[in-house]
Amino acid sequence: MSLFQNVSTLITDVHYAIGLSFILLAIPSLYRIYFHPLSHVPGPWFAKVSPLFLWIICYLGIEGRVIRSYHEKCKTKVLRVAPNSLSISDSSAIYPIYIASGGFEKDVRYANFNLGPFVSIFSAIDTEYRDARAKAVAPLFSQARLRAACETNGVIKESVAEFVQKFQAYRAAASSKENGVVKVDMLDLAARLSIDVVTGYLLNERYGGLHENDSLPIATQIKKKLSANAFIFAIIGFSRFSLLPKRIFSLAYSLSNRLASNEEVDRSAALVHQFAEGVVKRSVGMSASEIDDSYQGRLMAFGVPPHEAVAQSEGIIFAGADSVSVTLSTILFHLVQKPAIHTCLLNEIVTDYQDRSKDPETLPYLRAVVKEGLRLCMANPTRYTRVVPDGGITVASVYIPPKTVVGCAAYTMHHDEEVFPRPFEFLPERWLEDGGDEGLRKPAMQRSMLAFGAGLRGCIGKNLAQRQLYESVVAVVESNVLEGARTVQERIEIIEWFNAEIKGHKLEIEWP
Ligand code: HEM
Repeated sequence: MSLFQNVSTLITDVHYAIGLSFILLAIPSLYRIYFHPLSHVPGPWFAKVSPLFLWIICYLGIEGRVIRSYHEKCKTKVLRVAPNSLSISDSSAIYPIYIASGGFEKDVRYANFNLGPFVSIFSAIDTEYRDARAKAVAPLFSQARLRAACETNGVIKESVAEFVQKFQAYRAAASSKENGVVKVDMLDLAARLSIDVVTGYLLNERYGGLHENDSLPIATQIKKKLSANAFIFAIIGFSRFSLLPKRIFSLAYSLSNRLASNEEVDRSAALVHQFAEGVVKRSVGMSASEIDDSYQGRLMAFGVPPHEAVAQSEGIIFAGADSVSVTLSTILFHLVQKPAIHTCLLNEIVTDYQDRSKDPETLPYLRAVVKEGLRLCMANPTRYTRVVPDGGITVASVYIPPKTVVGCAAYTMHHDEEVFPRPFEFLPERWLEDGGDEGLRKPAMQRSMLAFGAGLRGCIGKNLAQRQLYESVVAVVESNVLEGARTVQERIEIIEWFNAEIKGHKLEIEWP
Protein backbone atom coordinates (compact mmCIF):
# COMPACT_ATOMS: atom_id res chain seq x y z
CA MET A 1 0.00 0.00 0.00
CA SER A 2 1.37 3.42 -0.95
CA LEU A 3 1.89 6.18 1.55
CA PHE A 4 -0.94 8.10 -0.10
CA GLN A 5 -3.33 5.13 0.41
CA ASN A 6 -2.24 4.79 4.05
CA VAL A 7 -2.88 8.46 4.77
CA SER A 8 -6.24 8.45 3.02
CA THR A 9 -7.34 5.29 4.96
CA LEU A 10 -6.30 6.98 8.19
CA ILE A 11 -8.28 10.13 7.30
CA THR A 12 -11.33 8.00 6.46
CA ASP A 13 -10.98 6.12 9.79
CA VAL A 14 -10.71 9.40 11.70
CA HIS A 15 -13.81 10.66 9.89
CA TYR A 16 -15.69 7.50 10.85
CA ALA A 17 -14.53 7.80 14.47
CA ILE A 18 -15.62 11.45 14.64
CA GLY A 19 -18.95 10.60 13.00
CA LEU A 20 -19.50 7.68 15.39
CA SER A 21 -18.63 9.75 18.47
CA PHE A 22 -20.95 12.46 17.25
CA ILE A 23 -23.81 9.97 16.87
CA LEU A 24 -23.02 8.41 20.29
CA LEU A 25 -23.17 11.85 21.88
CA ALA A 26 -26.07 13.15 19.81
CA ILE A 27 -28.46 10.28 20.52
CA PRO A 28 -28.51 10.61 24.33
CA SER A 29 -28.46 14.41 24.04
CA LEU A 30 -31.45 14.44 21.69
CA TYR A 31 -33.20 11.94 23.98
CA ARG A 32 -32.57 14.15 27.04
CA ILE A 33 -33.79 17.28 25.27
CA TYR A 34 -36.86 15.88 23.46
CA PHE A 35 -37.93 12.54 24.93
CA HIS A 36 -36.77 12.44 28.58
CA PRO A 37 -39.57 12.48 31.23
CA LEU A 38 -38.30 16.00 32.12
CA SER A 39 -38.20 17.25 28.53
CA HIS A 40 -41.19 19.53 29.24
CA VAL A 41 -39.27 21.44 31.94
CA PRO A 42 -37.56 24.66 30.78
CA GLY A 43 -33.82 25.13 31.17
CA PRO A 44 -30.69 25.85 29.16
CA TRP A 45 -29.98 23.08 26.59
CA PHE A 46 -26.52 22.34 27.99
CA ALA A 47 -28.04 21.65 31.44
CA LYS A 48 -30.53 19.27 29.84
CA VAL A 49 -27.89 17.19 28.07
CA SER A 50 -25.23 16.81 30.76
CA PRO A 51 -24.67 17.37 34.51
CA LEU A 52 -21.35 19.03 33.64
CA PHE A 53 -22.89 22.51 33.73
CA LEU A 54 -24.17 21.99 37.30
CA TRP A 55 -20.89 20.47 38.45
CA ILE A 56 -18.94 23.41 37.03
CA ILE A 57 -21.08 26.16 38.59
CA CYS A 58 -21.00 24.26 41.88
CA TYR A 59 -17.21 23.97 41.70
CA LEU A 60 -16.82 27.66 40.85
CA GLY A 61 -19.10 28.70 43.73
CA ILE A 62 -21.55 30.55 41.48
CA GLU A 63 -24.39 28.04 41.62
CA GLY A 64 -26.80 30.35 43.47
CA ARG A 65 -26.55 33.37 41.20
CA VAL A 66 -26.39 31.39 37.92
CA ILE A 67 -29.47 29.30 38.73
CA ARG A 68 -31.34 32.40 39.89
CA SER A 69 -30.51 34.15 36.62
CA TYR A 70 -31.78 31.17 34.57
CA HIS A 71 -35.05 31.13 36.54
CA GLU A 72 -35.46 34.75 35.42
CA LYS A 73 -34.23 34.21 31.86
CA CYS A 74 -36.48 31.18 31.29
CA LYS A 75 -39.32 32.85 33.24
CA THR A 76 -39.99 29.67 35.18
CA LYS A 77 -40.42 28.55 38.79
CA VAL A 78 -39.31 25.03 37.84
CA LEU A 79 -35.94 24.96 36.09
CA ARG A 80 -34.01 22.00 34.71
CA VAL A 81 -30.43 22.37 35.94
CA ALA A 82 -29.13 18.91 34.95
CA PRO A 83 -30.60 15.96 33.04
CA ASN A 84 -32.35 14.61 36.17
CA SER A 85 -32.25 17.61 38.49
CA LEU A 86 -34.52 20.61 39.00
CA SER A 87 -34.34 23.90 40.86
CA ILE A 88 -37.62 25.15 42.27
CA SER A 89 -38.26 28.78 43.17
CA ASP A 90 -41.92 28.45 44.17
CA SER A 91 -42.45 28.69 47.94
CA SER A 92 -45.60 26.56 47.70
CA ALA A 93 -43.28 23.62 46.93
CA ILE A 94 -41.53 23.84 50.31
CA TYR A 95 -44.38 22.10 52.10
CA PRO A 96 -44.62 18.99 49.89
CA ILE A 97 -40.86 18.65 49.40
CA TYR A 98 -39.54 19.28 52.90
CA ILE A 99 -42.40 19.15 55.40
CA ALA A 100 -45.35 16.85 54.55
CA SER A 101 -44.91 13.34 56.05
CA GLY A 102 -41.31 14.13 57.02
CA GLY A 103 -40.39 15.44 53.57
CA PHE A 104 -38.76 13.70 50.59
CA GLU A 105 -35.58 11.70 51.16
CA LYS A 106 -32.21 13.43 50.81
CA ASP A 107 -30.44 12.48 47.59
CA VAL A 108 -27.14 10.59 47.32
CA ARG A 109 -25.04 13.77 47.17
CA TYR A 110 -25.39 14.01 50.98
CA ALA A 111 -23.22 10.89 51.32
CA ASN A 112 -20.36 13.13 50.15
CA PHE A 113 -20.74 14.95 53.49
CA ASN A 114 -20.08 11.85 55.60
CA LEU A 115 -17.49 12.28 58.34
CA GLY A 116 -14.95 9.93 56.76
CA PRO A 117 -16.33 6.45 57.53
CA PHE A 118 -19.13 7.86 59.74
CA VAL A 119 -22.56 9.03 58.70
CA SER A 120 -23.68 12.19 60.53
CA ILE A 121 -27.15 13.41 61.45
CA PHE A 122 -26.79 15.86 58.56
CA SER A 123 -25.40 13.48 55.93
CA ALA A 124 -27.69 10.53 56.73
CA ILE A 125 -30.00 9.53 53.92
CA ASP A 126 -31.46 6.66 55.92
CA THR A 127 -34.00 8.44 58.11
CA GLU A 128 -34.12 5.69 60.74
CA TYR A 129 -30.38 6.07 61.38
CA ARG A 130 -30.77 9.86 61.52
CA ASP A 131 -33.92 9.87 63.67
CA ALA A 132 -32.41 7.66 66.39
CA ARG A 133 -29.35 9.94 66.76
CA ALA A 134 -31.37 13.14 66.45
CA LYS A 135 -33.76 11.89 69.14
CA ALA A 136 -30.82 11.21 71.48
CA VAL A 137 -29.57 14.80 71.28
CA ALA A 138 -32.83 16.71 70.68
CA PRO A 139 -33.46 17.61 74.39
CA LEU A 140 -30.26 19.67 74.32
CA PHE A 141 -31.91 22.12 71.94
CA SER A 142 -35.03 22.73 74.02
CA GLN A 143 -36.01 26.35 74.68
CA ALA A 144 -35.96 25.83 78.47
CA ARG A 145 -32.35 24.60 78.45
CA LEU A 146 -31.33 27.40 76.10
CA ARG A 147 -33.01 30.01 78.29
CA ALA A 148 -31.00 28.78 81.27
CA ALA A 149 -27.79 29.11 79.23
CA CYS A 150 -28.66 32.76 78.61
CA GLU A 151 -29.07 33.56 82.30
CA THR A 152 -26.28 34.82 84.55
CA ASN A 153 -23.47 32.21 84.64
CA GLY A 154 -25.04 30.43 81.66
CA VAL A 155 -22.52 29.50 78.96
CA ILE A 156 -24.15 31.59 76.22
CA LYS A 157 -24.44 34.65 78.47
CA GLU A 158 -20.82 34.39 79.61
CA SER A 159 -19.41 33.77 76.15
CA VAL A 160 -21.34 36.70 74.68
CA ALA A 161 -20.14 39.01 77.48
CA GLU A 162 -16.53 37.96 76.84
CA PHE A 163 -17.02 38.44 73.11
CA VAL A 164 -18.16 42.03 73.66
CA GLN A 165 -15.25 42.71 76.04
CA LYS A 166 -12.81 41.40 73.44
CA PHE A 167 -14.52 43.48 70.74
CA GLN A 168 -14.18 46.60 72.91
CA ALA A 169 -10.51 45.89 73.60
CA TYR A 170 -9.87 45.39 69.87
CA ARG A 171 -11.73 48.61 69.12
CA ALA A 172 -9.61 50.55 71.59
CA ALA A 173 -6.43 49.16 70.04
CA ALA A 174 -7.57 49.78 66.46
CA SER A 175 -8.81 53.31 67.24
CA SER A 176 -5.47 54.24 68.78
CA LYS A 177 -3.66 52.47 65.92
CA GLU A 178 -1.69 50.38 68.40
CA ASN A 179 1.34 48.94 66.62
CA GLY A 180 -0.15 49.93 63.29
CA VAL A 181 -3.35 47.89 63.74
CA VAL A 182 -6.39 49.76 62.43
CA LYS A 183 -8.92 47.12 61.42
CA VAL A 184 -10.90 44.50 63.31
CA ASP A 185 -12.20 41.37 61.59
CA MET A 186 -15.77 40.81 62.80
CA LEU A 187 -15.98 37.45 61.04
CA ASP A 188 -13.04 36.12 63.03
CA LEU A 189 -14.41 37.49 66.30
CA ALA A 190 -17.84 35.99 65.57
CA ALA A 191 -16.18 32.66 64.72
CA ARG A 192 -14.41 32.69 68.10
CA LEU A 193 -17.70 33.33 69.88
CA SER A 194 -19.61 30.72 67.89
CA ILE A 195 -17.14 27.90 68.44
CA ASP A 196 -17.11 28.67 72.17
CA VAL A 197 -20.92 28.70 72.32
CA VAL A 198 -21.43 25.51 70.36
CA THR A 199 -18.74 23.60 72.28
CA GLY A 200 -19.54 25.09 75.69
CA TYR A 201 -23.25 24.55 75.25
CA LEU A 202 -23.28 21.11 73.58
CA LEU A 203 -19.99 19.47 74.56
CA ASN A 204 -19.84 21.06 78.03
CA GLU A 205 -16.36 22.43 77.46
CA ARG A 206 -15.44 25.58 75.57
CA TYR A 207 -12.96 25.26 72.71
CA GLY A 208 -11.38 28.49 73.91
CA GLY A 209 -11.65 30.50 70.71
CA LEU A 210 -12.13 33.84 72.48
CA HIS A 211 -9.11 33.40 74.73
CA GLU A 212 -6.62 31.32 72.78
CA ASN A 213 -4.28 34.26 72.17
CA ASP A 214 -4.78 36.17 75.44
CA SER A 215 -1.08 35.92 76.31
CA LEU A 216 -0.08 37.81 73.16
CA PRO A 217 0.05 41.61 72.73
CA ILE A 218 -3.34 42.91 71.64
CA ALA A 219 -2.11 44.01 68.20
CA THR A 220 -0.89 40.45 67.51
CA GLN A 221 -4.18 39.00 68.80
CA ILE A 222 -6.13 41.12 66.33
CA LYS A 223 -4.05 39.91 63.40
CA LYS A 224 -4.24 36.22 64.32
CA LYS A 225 -7.12 34.03 63.04
CA LEU A 226 -9.02 31.41 65.01
CA SER A 227 -6.99 28.18 65.10
CA ALA A 228 -10.00 26.09 63.94
CA ASN A 229 -10.58 28.27 60.86
CA ALA A 230 -8.35 26.36 58.45
CA PHE A 231 -10.15 23.11 59.36
CA ILE A 232 -13.57 24.79 58.89
CA PHE A 233 -12.61 26.41 55.56
CA ALA A 234 -11.24 23.10 54.27
CA ILE A 235 -14.63 21.43 54.89
CA ILE A 236 -16.46 24.34 53.27
CA GLY A 237 -14.11 24.16 50.29
CA PHE A 238 -14.56 20.47 49.64
CA SER A 239 -18.32 20.98 49.24
CA ARG A 240 -17.41 22.38 45.79
CA PHE A 241 -17.26 18.71 44.73
CA SER A 242 -20.42 17.71 46.59
CA LEU A 243 -22.63 17.26 43.52
CA LEU A 244 -20.31 14.72 41.93
CA PRO A 245 -21.24 11.03 42.00
CA LYS A 246 -19.60 9.31 45.01
CA ARG A 247 -16.75 7.65 43.07
CA ILE A 248 -15.75 10.75 41.13
CA PHE A 249 -16.14 12.77 44.34
CA SER A 250 -13.72 10.50 46.23
CA LEU A 251 -11.22 10.79 43.38
CA ALA A 252 -11.55 14.57 43.05
CA TYR A 253 -11.38 14.98 46.82
CA SER A 254 -8.24 12.91 47.31
CA LEU A 255 -6.58 14.52 44.27
CA SER A 256 -7.34 18.04 45.48
CA ASN A 257 -6.16 17.09 48.99
CA ARG A 258 -2.88 15.87 47.56
CA LEU A 259 -2.39 18.91 45.35
CA ALA A 260 -3.40 21.42 47.98
CA SER A 261 -1.91 19.61 50.96
CA ASN A 262 -1.40 22.28 53.54
CA GLU A 263 0.31 22.21 56.90
CA GLU A 264 -1.96 24.87 58.34
CA VAL A 265 -5.06 22.79 57.57
CA ASP A 266 -3.44 19.67 59.05
CA ARG A 267 -2.48 21.55 62.22
CA SER A 268 -5.94 23.09 62.55
CA ALA A 269 -7.74 19.76 61.95
CA ALA A 270 -5.46 18.11 64.53
CA LEU A 271 -6.36 20.77 67.11
CA VAL A 272 -10.10 20.30 66.59
CA HIS A 273 -9.66 16.51 66.63
CA GLN A 274 -7.65 16.65 69.87
CA PHE A 275 -10.31 18.83 71.43
CA ALA A 276 -13.13 16.47 70.39
CA GLU A 277 -11.14 13.45 71.56
CA GLY A 278 -10.59 15.17 74.91
CA VAL A 279 -14.26 15.88 75.53
CA VAL A 280 -15.23 12.34 74.57
CA LYS A 281 -12.53 10.81 76.82
CA ARG A 282 -13.66 12.92 79.73
CA SER A 283 -17.27 11.84 79.08
CA VAL A 284 -16.50 8.14 79.50
CA GLY A 285 -17.47 7.27 83.06
CA MET A 286 -19.64 10.38 83.53
CA SER A 287 -22.58 10.33 85.91
CA ALA A 288 -26.07 9.89 84.46
CA SER A 289 -26.89 13.59 84.85
CA GLU A 290 -23.66 14.62 83.15
CA ILE A 291 -24.41 12.24 80.29
CA ASP A 292 -27.83 13.80 79.99
CA ASP A 293 -26.20 17.15 79.68
CA SER A 294 -23.82 16.67 76.76
CA TYR A 295 -24.04 15.88 73.08
CA GLN A 296 -21.28 13.27 73.13
CA GLY A 297 -22.60 11.74 76.37
CA ARG A 298 -26.07 11.35 74.93
CA LEU A 299 -24.76 9.80 71.73
CA MET A 300 -22.65 7.28 73.66
CA ALA A 301 -25.51 6.48 76.02
CA PHE A 302 -27.51 5.69 72.89
CA GLY A 303 -24.80 3.23 71.80
CA VAL A 304 -22.46 5.27 69.61
CA PRO A 305 -18.85 4.07 70.19
CA PRO A 306 -16.36 6.68 71.47
CA HIS A 307 -14.40 6.98 68.20
CA GLU A 308 -17.64 7.75 66.35
CA ALA A 309 -18.65 10.22 69.09
CA VAL A 310 -15.37 12.07 68.39
CA ALA A 311 -16.25 12.38 64.69
CA GLN A 312 -19.85 13.41 65.47
CA SER A 313 -18.54 16.08 67.87
CA GLU A 314 -16.20 17.44 65.18
CA GLY A 315 -19.17 17.45 62.79
CA ILE A 316 -21.36 19.45 65.15
CA ILE A 317 -18.54 21.92 65.83
CA PHE A 318 -18.39 22.58 62.11
CA ALA A 319 -22.18 22.67 61.59
CA GLY A 320 -22.76 25.01 64.49
CA ALA A 321 -19.78 27.30 64.50
CA ASP A 322 -19.48 28.36 60.89
CA SER A 323 -23.06 29.20 59.96
CA VAL A 324 -23.72 31.24 63.11
CA SER A 325 -20.54 33.26 62.71
CA VAL A 326 -21.36 34.03 59.06
CA THR A 327 -24.86 35.15 60.07
CA LEU A 328 -23.79 37.19 63.08
CA SER A 329 -21.01 39.01 61.25
CA THR A 330 -23.38 39.69 58.32
CA ILE A 331 -25.87 41.35 60.69
CA LEU A 332 -23.14 43.41 62.38
CA PHE A 333 -21.74 44.41 58.97
CA HIS A 334 -25.12 45.86 57.96
CA LEU A 335 -25.55 47.62 61.31
CA VAL A 336 -22.22 49.34 60.70
CA GLN A 337 -23.26 50.34 57.19
CA LYS A 338 -26.66 51.63 58.33
CA PRO A 339 -26.23 53.53 61.60
CA ALA A 340 -29.93 54.57 61.53
CA ILE A 341 -30.91 50.92 62.00
CA HIS A 342 -28.39 50.62 64.83
CA THR A 343 -29.99 53.65 66.51
CA CYS A 344 -33.55 52.25 66.17
CA LEU A 345 -32.38 48.99 67.65
CA LEU A 346 -30.63 50.66 70.55
CA ASN A 347 -33.76 52.72 71.28
CA GLU A 348 -35.90 49.60 71.33
CA ILE A 349 -33.49 47.77 73.65
CA VAL A 350 -33.20 50.76 76.01
CA THR A 351 -36.95 51.33 76.09
CA ASP A 352 -38.32 47.78 76.12
CA TYR A 353 -35.64 45.40 77.24
CA GLN A 354 -33.93 46.84 80.29
CA ASP A 355 -35.37 44.45 82.85
CA ARG A 356 -34.71 41.42 80.64
CA SER A 357 -38.03 39.95 81.76
CA LYS A 358 -39.16 39.08 78.26
CA ASP A 359 -37.87 36.88 75.51
CA PRO A 360 -35.72 39.01 73.12
CA GLU A 361 -37.54 37.45 70.18
CA THR A 362 -40.64 39.44 71.22
CA LEU A 363 -38.90 42.75 70.40
CA PRO A 364 -40.28 43.55 66.93
CA TYR A 365 -37.38 45.59 65.57
CA LEU A 366 -34.72 43.21 66.89
CA ARG A 367 -36.63 40.30 65.40
CA ALA A 368 -36.81 42.12 62.07
CA VAL A 369 -33.05 42.77 62.10
CA VAL A 370 -32.22 39.13 62.85
CA LYS A 371 -34.69 37.89 60.21
CA GLU A 372 -33.26 40.21 57.60
CA GLY A 373 -29.76 39.03 58.54
CA LEU A 374 -30.82 35.41 58.12
CA ARG A 375 -32.39 36.26 54.76
CA LEU A 376 -29.23 37.87 53.41
CA CYS A 377 -26.50 35.87 55.14
CA MET A 378 -26.52 32.92 52.72
CA ALA A 379 -24.89 30.56 55.21
CA ASN A 380 -26.28 27.76 53.00
CA PRO A 381 -27.12 29.40 49.68
CA THR A 382 -27.63 26.46 47.31
CA ARG A 383 -30.32 23.80 46.81
CA TYR A 384 -31.17 21.40 49.63
CA THR A 385 -31.62 18.44 47.31
CA ARG A 386 -34.26 15.73 47.72
CA VAL A 387 -35.62 12.83 45.62
CA VAL A 388 -39.23 12.85 44.37
CA PRO A 389 -40.95 9.66 45.62
CA ASP A 390 -43.36 7.36 43.77
CA GLY A 391 -46.35 9.21 42.37
CA GLY A 392 -44.36 12.35 41.55
CA ILE A 393 -45.49 15.89 42.38
CA THR A 394 -46.86 18.87 40.54
CA VAL A 395 -45.31 22.28 41.18
CA ALA A 396 -46.47 25.49 39.48
CA SER A 397 -48.52 23.29 37.09
CA VAL A 398 -45.41 21.29 36.11
CA TYR A 399 -45.54 17.54 36.72
CA ILE A 400 -42.31 16.16 38.18
CA PRO A 401 -41.90 12.39 37.90
CA PRO A 402 -40.54 10.07 40.64
CA LYS A 403 -36.75 9.82 41.18
CA THR A 404 -36.15 13.38 39.98
CA VAL A 405 -33.77 15.31 42.22
CA VAL A 406 -35.43 18.58 43.27
CA GLY A 407 -34.38 21.40 45.53
CA CYS A 408 -35.16 24.93 46.64
CA ALA A 409 -32.25 27.28 47.32
CA ALA A 410 -32.06 30.11 49.83
CA TYR A 411 -30.24 32.17 47.20
CA THR A 412 -33.19 32.00 44.81
CA MET A 413 -35.95 32.17 47.41
CA HIS A 414 -34.47 34.97 49.50
CA HIS A 415 -33.69 37.11 46.44
CA ASP A 416 -37.08 36.80 44.76
CA GLU A 417 -37.91 40.35 43.74
CA GLU A 418 -41.66 39.75 43.83
CA VAL A 419 -41.51 38.59 47.43
CA PHE A 420 -38.67 40.79 48.70
CA PRO A 421 -38.53 44.07 46.72
CA ARG A 422 -34.93 45.41 46.51
CA PRO A 423 -33.84 41.88 47.40
CA PHE A 424 -30.13 42.54 47.90
CA GLU A 425 -30.64 45.38 50.40
CA PHE A 426 -30.71 45.05 54.18
CA LEU A 427 -34.17 46.42 55.02
CA PRO A 428 -35.42 45.14 58.41
CA GLU A 429 -38.52 47.34 58.07
CA ARG A 430 -39.92 44.92 55.52
CA TRP A 431 -40.61 42.51 58.42
CA LEU A 432 -42.58 45.03 60.52
CA GLU A 433 -46.36 45.10 60.58
CA ASP A 434 -46.20 48.80 59.67
CA GLY A 435 -43.26 48.43 57.30
CA GLY A 436 -44.87 50.45 54.51
CA ASP A 437 -47.19 47.82 53.07
CA GLU A 438 -49.14 47.09 56.28
CA GLY A 439 -47.48 43.72 56.55
CA LEU A 440 -49.24 42.48 53.41
CA ARG A 441 -46.09 40.89 52.07
CA LYS A 442 -45.23 39.20 55.33
CA PRO A 443 -46.99 35.84 54.84
CA ALA A 444 -45.28 35.35 51.46
CA MET A 445 -41.94 36.40 52.96
CA GLN A 446 -42.34 33.94 55.85
CA ARG A 447 -43.18 31.17 53.41
CA SER A 448 -40.06 31.89 51.34
CA MET A 449 -37.58 31.86 54.23
CA LEU A 450 -35.28 28.87 54.00
CA ALA A 451 -32.27 29.94 56.07
CA PHE A 452 -32.64 26.91 58.36
CA GLY A 453 -34.14 24.61 55.74
CA ALA A 454 -37.58 23.21 56.55
CA GLY A 455 -39.35 20.21 58.06
CA LEU A 456 -37.86 17.23 59.85
CA ARG A 457 -34.47 17.58 58.10
CA GLY A 458 -34.35 21.31 58.73
CA CYS A 459 -31.70 22.66 61.09
CA ILE A 460 -31.49 20.81 64.40
CA GLY A 461 -29.51 23.72 65.89
CA LYS A 462 -31.97 26.47 64.90
CA ASN A 463 -32.96 27.36 68.48
CA LEU A 464 -29.34 27.49 69.63
CA ALA A 465 -28.33 29.59 66.63
CA GLN A 466 -31.20 32.04 67.13
CA ARG A 467 -30.49 32.39 70.85
CA GLN A 468 -26.86 33.20 70.18
CA LEU A 469 -27.81 35.68 67.46
CA TYR A 470 -30.34 37.53 69.65
CA GLU A 471 -28.07 37.62 72.70
CA SER A 472 -25.05 38.78 70.69
CA VAL A 473 -26.83 41.47 68.68
CA VAL A 474 -28.37 42.94 71.86
CA ALA A 475 -25.03 42.91 73.68
CA VAL A 476 -23.08 44.45 70.79
CA VAL A 477 -25.65 47.19 70.18
CA GLU A 478 -25.90 48.03 73.89
CA SER A 479 -22.13 48.24 74.18
CA ASN A 480 -21.95 50.83 71.38
CA VAL A 481 -18.77 49.18 70.16
CA LEU A 482 -19.81 49.73 66.54
CA GLU A 483 -20.31 53.47 66.96
CA GLY A 484 -18.39 55.53 64.42
CA ALA A 485 -17.15 52.43 62.60
CA ARG A 486 -17.15 51.90 58.87
CA THR A 487 -16.80 48.70 56.90
CA VAL A 488 -13.58 48.15 54.97
CA GLN A 489 -15.31 46.09 52.26
CA GLU A 490 -18.12 47.82 50.42
CA ARG A 491 -20.23 44.67 50.34
CA ILE A 492 -20.17 41.06 51.39
CA GLU A 493 -19.11 38.76 48.58
CA ILE A 494 -19.64 35.06 48.96
CA ILE A 495 -18.58 31.88 47.22
CA GLU A 496 -21.75 29.86 46.86
CA TRP A 497 -20.75 26.39 47.91
CA PHE A 498 -23.11 24.30 50.04
CA ASN A 499 -21.81 26.27 53.03
CA ALA A 500 -21.00 29.73 51.75
CA GLU A 501 -17.53 31.10 52.12
CA ILE A 502 -17.10 34.83 52.63
CA LYS A 503 -14.49 35.90 50.09
CA GLY A 504 -11.16 36.62 51.73
CA HIS A 505 -12.41 35.08 55.00
CA LYS A 506 -12.85 38.46 56.62
CA LEU A 507 -15.38 41.22 57.29
CA GLU A 508 -13.34 44.09 58.62
CA ILE A 509 -14.30 47.38 60.18
CA GLU A 510 -12.27 50.43 61.13
CA TRP A 511 -12.81 53.62 63.10
CA PRO A 512 -11.60 56.53 60.95
C1 HEM B 1 -27.47 30.62 61.60
C2 HEM B 1 -27.05 29.42 61.80
C3 HEM B 1 -27.44 28.19 61.04
C4 HEM B 1 -27.94 28.08 59.77
C5 HEM B 1 -28.24 29.20 58.78
C6 HEM B 1 -28.15 26.67 59.52
C7 HEM B 1 -28.70 26.15 58.36
C8 HEM B 1 -29.05 24.83 58.19
C9 HEM B 1 -29.77 24.30 57.05
C10 HEM B 1 -30.23 25.13 55.87
C11 HEM B 1 -29.94 22.98 57.24
C12 HEM B 1 -30.69 22.01 56.31
C13 HEM B 1 -29.84 21.62 55.14
C14 HEM B 1 -30.49 20.65 54.21
O1 HEM B 1 -31.70 20.43 54.24
O2 HEM B 1 -29.73 20.13 53.42
C15 HEM B 1 -29.30 22.63 58.49
C16 HEM B 1 -29.25 21.36 59.02
C17 HEM B 1 -28.56 21.04 60.15
N1 HEM B 1 -27.97 21.92 61.03
FE1 HEM B 1 -27.92 23.94 60.87
N2 HEM B 1 -27.75 25.96 60.62
C18 HEM B 1 -27.32 26.84 61.58
C19 HEM B 1 -26.86 26.53 62.84
C20 HEM B 1 -26.69 25.26 63.32
C21 HEM B 1 -26.22 24.93 64.64
C22 HEM B 1 -25.88 25.95 65.74
C23 HEM B 1 -26.16 23.57 64.72
C24 HEM B 1 -25.76 22.70 65.86
C25 HEM B 1 -25.04 23.04 66.84
C26 HEM B 1 -26.61 23.05 63.44
C27 HEM B 1 -26.70 21.70 63.13
C28 HEM B 1 -27.38 21.20 62.04
C29 HEM B 1 -27.60 19.78 61.80
C30 HEM B 1 -27.11 18.63 62.67
C31 HEM B 1 -28.35 19.68 60.62
C32 HEM B 1 -28.86 18.40 59.94
C33 HEM B 1 -30.26 18.11 60.39
C34 HEM B 1 -30.83 16.85 59.70
O3 HEM B 1 -30.48 16.59 58.56
O4 HEM B 1 -31.63 16.18 60.31
N3 HEM B 1 -26.93 24.10 62.62
N4 HEM B 1 -28.79 23.77 59.05
